[in-house]
Amino acid sequence: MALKTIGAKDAASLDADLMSVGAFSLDQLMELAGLSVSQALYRVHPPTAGKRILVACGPGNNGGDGLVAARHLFHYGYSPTIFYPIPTNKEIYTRLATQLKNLSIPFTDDFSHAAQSTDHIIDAIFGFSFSGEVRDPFRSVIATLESTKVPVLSVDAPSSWNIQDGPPGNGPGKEFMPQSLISLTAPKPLVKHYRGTHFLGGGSCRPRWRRSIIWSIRVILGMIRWLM
Ligand SMILES: NC(=O)C1=CN([C@@H]2O[C@H](COP(=O)(O)OP(=O)(O)OC[C@H]3O[C@@H](n4cnc5c(N)ncnc54)[C@H](O)[C@@H]3O)[C@@H](O)[C@H]2O)[C@H](O)CC1
Repeated sequence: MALKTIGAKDAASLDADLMSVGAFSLDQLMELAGLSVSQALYRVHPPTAGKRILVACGPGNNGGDGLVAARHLFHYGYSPTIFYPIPTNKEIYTRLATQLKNLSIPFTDDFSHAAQSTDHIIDAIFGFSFSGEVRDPFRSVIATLESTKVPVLSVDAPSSWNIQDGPPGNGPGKEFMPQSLISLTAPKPLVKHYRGTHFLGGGSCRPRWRRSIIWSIRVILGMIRWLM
């Protein structure tokens, strides 16, 4: 079945609509996104499969989703570790990081070392605003994601993939295929190159999403925007 997708520009506009017309705050959207990520992780990797979860967080909202997910995972009984090499100096991120530190959740600076002693990795490095070639300090991180035998759940996009065209033709990420992917709001065009377990928002890509009030609001707002 062909999935309907939205590109980076429309995804950003839809989020902007949600925060203006829809009256949602960024905190709320990020909380819902991060909660969905934690639920997807639980589905593919219940705590009985190993509790050590390494959460790689980038400098944007995708990284924020990872920080939220880590907090939920901690409360489900997992032992998350955070890799967050470029902490963003905006209040929303500093609050999320403080919440994790208050739970004594460890932060690491050495991703490749941490990746050797974890049971699952969450890739919350780049989402729909990623473009161009991966820049440092993330090149070696993507190379580790590409070569690790540890299963990876990517948030919204496998980091390093072009949002429209999928895996890069060369450089870090060209062989990266995470075991699971959770699309937020709607799948991005890159999903046509994805082979693995695919979730959508608060559930997997099954008709269950039709029951989601949040999804309905997003679709209606998106349709209004496209019609105008
Ligand atoms: N509606 C929802 O469900 C929500 C989803 N959210 C998530 O937000 C991201 C999009 O967030 P945004 O801040 O726009 O961008 P990113 O996190 O994708 O990344 C921006 C960040 O990355 C840097 N960057 C871009 N390209 C490169 C590169 N080639 N090399 C290195 N660094 C790069 C850029 O400079 C920025 O710092 C979406 O995908 C969802 O995951 C929100 O939580 C809201 C609700």
